[in-house]
This record gives sequence, C-alpha cells and structure tokens, in this order.
Amino acid sequence: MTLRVAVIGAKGRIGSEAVKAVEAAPDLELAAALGRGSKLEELTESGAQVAVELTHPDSVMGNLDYCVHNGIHVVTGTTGWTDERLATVRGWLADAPDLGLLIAPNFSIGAILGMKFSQIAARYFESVEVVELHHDRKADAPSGTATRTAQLIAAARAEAGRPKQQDPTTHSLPGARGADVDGVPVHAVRLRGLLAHQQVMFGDTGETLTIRHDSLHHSSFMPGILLGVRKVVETPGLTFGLEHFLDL
Ligand SMILES: NC(=O)C1=CN([C@@H]2O[C@H](COP(=O)(O)OP(=O)(O)OC[C@H]3O[C@@H](n4cnc5c(N)ncnc54)[C@H](OP(=O)(O)O)[C@@H]3O)[C@@H](O)[C@H]2O)C=CC1
Ligand SMILES: O=C(O)C1=N[C@H](C(=O)O)C[C@H](O)C1
Repeated sequence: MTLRVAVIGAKGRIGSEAVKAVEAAPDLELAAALGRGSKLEELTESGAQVAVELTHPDSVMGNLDYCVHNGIHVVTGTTGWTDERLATVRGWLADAPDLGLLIAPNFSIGAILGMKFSQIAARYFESVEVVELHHDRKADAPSGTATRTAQLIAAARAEAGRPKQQDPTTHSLPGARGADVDGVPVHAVRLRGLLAHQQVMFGDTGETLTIRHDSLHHSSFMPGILLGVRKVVETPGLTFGLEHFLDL
C-alpha cells in the first residue's frame, strides 16, 4: 500500500526538492503539490494522507490548522516556532487523537547529530556560543535549528548544575553579542552563496571545541523528510524533532 503524500510549498527551495523525493520513493505517491494561491481543499480532494509542509512562518499555522482538522498527518520543517504556537497545535491535536504531527527544526542527519554532540559537550565546557550561517533569502533569525540547539545546550548545562554564562560586556553596539536563547548567545549570518550551516563553539581553560555542520544542497534534507512521512502516520500526537524517529 502506497502512502498518498501532498507537498505544501511545492515551488520553494526545499519544497521542490521534496516533490522530487516523494515521486522517486516507491512506497509513496504524490497526491498534490500546492503552491501559494492553491486551495487547501486540494488536500482533501486528492485523498492526501500526509502533508509535507514547507512554506513560511506566516503560513504554517493556517496550513496545519486545515490538515489537523481534516484528518491529514503532517510533517513540517517550517520555522518560527514559539511556545504559544506549540500550545495552539497541541490544543488542535487533543481533538484528533489518532493524528501525527512532526515538527522538525532540521531534517538532515548531520545537523541532528551536531545537536546531539552539542548536548553532550555542553556539560563539560564553561563557555558556549552558536553561530548559524544561511543563504540571503531566509526569513527568520536565529534559525530554527540554532534556536533548538541553544535550548538543548541550556537544558544540558542546567541538568549538569552549570550556572548560566556570565557576559562581561559593558560596552557594545545593539546585536553585537547575538540573540540570547536561554542564556546561550546565538549569532546569525546571512550570505549569498551559503545554504545552511551551523557551528557550536565551546571553550574552557586552554582549549576549544567546535562542532560544525554544513548542508551543501537541499538533498541533505530528503532522507529525513521521507523518514518523517513514514513514521508520522504511526505516531499520534506532536513529535518535536526528527531525532525521536531515529535510534540515537
Ligand atoms: N527543517 C528543515 O530541515 C528545513 C526547513 N526549512 C524551512 O522551510 C521553510 C521554507 O524554506 P525555503 O524552501 O527555503 O523557502 P522558499 O521561500 O524557497 O519556499 C517557500 C515556498 O512556500 C510558498 N508558500 C508560502 N506560503 C504558502 C502557502 N500558504 N501555501 C502554499 N505555499 C506557500 C512560497 O511561495 P512564494 O514564493 O510565493 O512566497 C514558496 O514557494 C522555511 O521556514 C525554512 O526555514 C528549509 C530547509 C530545511
Ligand atoms: O531556511 C533554511 O534554509 C533552513 N531552515 C531551517 C532552520 O531554520 O533551521 C533548517 C536549515 O537550517 C535550513
């Protein structure tokens, strides 16, 4: 039995790659490919069982609202998640107990491993800063991956009994020390020619450790998207992070 999959944001950088990946997968069937201006009713009319949502922080909530309330499982990589947004989708899912929703800040295995390694290192180093580097068309900063990485690092530090980092800066220009994500400075670079890159820099007496990941092509996200599609139909509720579908 093939799974019928729709892609929302099908003309975008990652969405267009996802369309090709779904079409090439023997166990999946492309039910619909929605772009801006498409009607969400196409999802139900096409019999889509899973929607892969890859659009924009301004669009994702409307798309998820429609899918959850029409019995369509969702895999989304769209960014811009806040606690308030997560609480809203949890509320929708409470009325749809059989439905699965995966929100994946990053679909690439290397990026997920980078986050995992950073969680481990976080226990052992006094200082940590995150630098994320992306293409020049990105809407959100810091990236979803960097935000999640910083949150995981902060939680690991707290669990290990490490106090929040002290910043000695007394004189600075606004933004010079990056965004503060749970006490971890996160710096965002936007540069034509880049795709998606992140380095997590740890420091302690006389040594540093840098954990760097580079996505060089959108194909890096496809195995994760396909895994998400296959797993989400058998995993009711909200799953935040593809690592939960991996044996890490
Ligand atoms: N989790 C992960 O691993 C990854 C996540 N992303 C995230 O995915 C999202 C998309 O990124 P990217 O492909 O680079 O962005 P693009 O702008 O290239 O693509 C987004 C596409 O979605 C379309 N779109 C916007 N709103 C809607 C809507 N309501 N219905 C249908 N289509 C819509 C856009 O149309 P238009 O151009 O007309 O606005 C555009 O074609 C971002 O949030 C990005 O951060 C990206 C890569 C990896
Ligand atoms: O916009 C992108 O390109 C990406 N967005 C995601 C993020 O914000 O973390 C994932 C990856 O970094 C590519």
